[in-house]
Amino acid sequence: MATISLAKSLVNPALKFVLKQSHSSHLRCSVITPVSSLNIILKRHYAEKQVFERTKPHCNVGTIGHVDHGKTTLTAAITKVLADLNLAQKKGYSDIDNAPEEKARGITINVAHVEYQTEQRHYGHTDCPGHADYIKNMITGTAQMDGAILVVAATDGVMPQTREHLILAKQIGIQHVVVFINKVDAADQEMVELVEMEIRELMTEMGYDGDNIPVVKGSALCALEGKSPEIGSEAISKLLEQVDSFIPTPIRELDKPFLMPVESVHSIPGRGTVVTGRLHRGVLKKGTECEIVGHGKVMKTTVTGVEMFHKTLDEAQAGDQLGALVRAIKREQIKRGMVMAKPGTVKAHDNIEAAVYILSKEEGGRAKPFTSFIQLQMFSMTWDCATQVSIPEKEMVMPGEDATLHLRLVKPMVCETGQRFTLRLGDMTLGTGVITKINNNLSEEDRIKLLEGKKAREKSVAKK
Ligand SMILES: Nc1nc2c(ncn2[C@@H]2O[C@H](COP(=O)(O)OP(=O)(O)OP(=O)(O)O)[C@@H](O)[C@H]2O)c(=O)[nH]1
Ligand SMILES: [Mg+2]
Repeated sequence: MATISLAKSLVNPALKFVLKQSHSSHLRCSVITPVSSLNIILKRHYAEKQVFERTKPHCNVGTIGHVDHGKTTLTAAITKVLADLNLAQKKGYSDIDNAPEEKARGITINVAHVEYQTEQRHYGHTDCPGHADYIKNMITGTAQMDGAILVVAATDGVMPQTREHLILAKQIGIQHVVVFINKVDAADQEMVELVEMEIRELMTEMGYDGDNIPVVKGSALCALEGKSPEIGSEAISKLLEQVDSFIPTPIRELDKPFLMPVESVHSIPGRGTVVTGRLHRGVLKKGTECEIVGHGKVMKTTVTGVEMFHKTLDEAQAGDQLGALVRAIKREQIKRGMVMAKPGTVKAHDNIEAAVYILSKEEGGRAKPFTSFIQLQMFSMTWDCATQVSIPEKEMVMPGEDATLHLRLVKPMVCETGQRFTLRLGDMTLGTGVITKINNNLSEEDRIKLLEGKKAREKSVAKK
């Protein structure tokens, strides 16, 4: 409907152009007109109508980088440059920097979500007001980024938080980073070149392709204030071109091999065993071979039926809550917490590393720090498992801090890098994290030690 009315409102005989509605509901211009005239009319149209039709692929990006290097100014500048092309609503600096608080799993994060479009794609853009919010946001995945824009001020070069954000980006699996060297209005050419070299070196050190990563130089402030277009608006356009081409559109979850964490298992007389859960990714068809993994077991079976709301269907898609009828497996053999997946695509692990944010007391965490050897319960997908924690880099972790943790699970459970989880102690959530590395599974000897330690600790807790 919106497209038809848009087409009608754009038919302007005086300008001799017509917009036709194509079959795919995209708009096509059949007679080319001066871009400026088209812009004026589109501008009028967008000003009148708030209806938005999603016709472009979506991608989530965000600005990262050291404090004061210009992340928020750049975010505002991007919306300004695109607003001039009717591809965004202009956001002022203060609209972005006064981001409302978001409560993700009891963690308060100040994060601004800004929306804009290029000719190619529709974007969700994340900007946080401060360093602590960036760290929390990246770890908890409040706005998971498909790619990031690293902002580095030419006046300062690489600074501690440039490094820290980049390390975390790499750990949590952000594979594509585009660099914007900002504040070139306030630095000389030589300095800008040195900063570029420094960044490329740092990116290589972090495991990115530092030599080929796009680096765009400009001034967000000039773009925002409409000054010096060559380092202002034109640099922003260049940056957006790089973002469009260098950060790939994320693979839709439907294209990935299917995975369903098991929520419950039922035995239906006359039919067999039904496994229920929400299809996490991929497509599940009747007749598909699958593997059920977890709690120390791997079982192969075939899905002989898929049901949703008690109706059968041929194919369930990621996001669907479903029941899957499985062949020749008894109810007792399957447990909540196992994962049903395409054979060979998932494995159970018990020795992992993770980036974790430890909640402060105000966020619902505990007041005390913790040290290595604490035993916590790890919750991920539908499983939970006792895990022993060690802290490789520090003596202890304080509430409100982030840390790299080494986690040893008392039994192997399905884990993948990038998978998110929470850590709990009793009924208190202590922290939340993302798996960054999978190590070789524990040896039998190590596992026995781990279990003995667990028993000893449980005894001493019982005595107290
Ligand atoms: N000269 C110059 N100053 C700039 C430029 N971009 C931003 N600034 C200034 O740098 C300061 C910090 O900019 P912000 O955009 O707030 O930086 P930020 O990275 O969002 O800072 P935090 O959110 O606190 O980490 C402000 O005073 C900006 O006006 C630029 O291109 N040139
Ligand atoms: Mg900011």
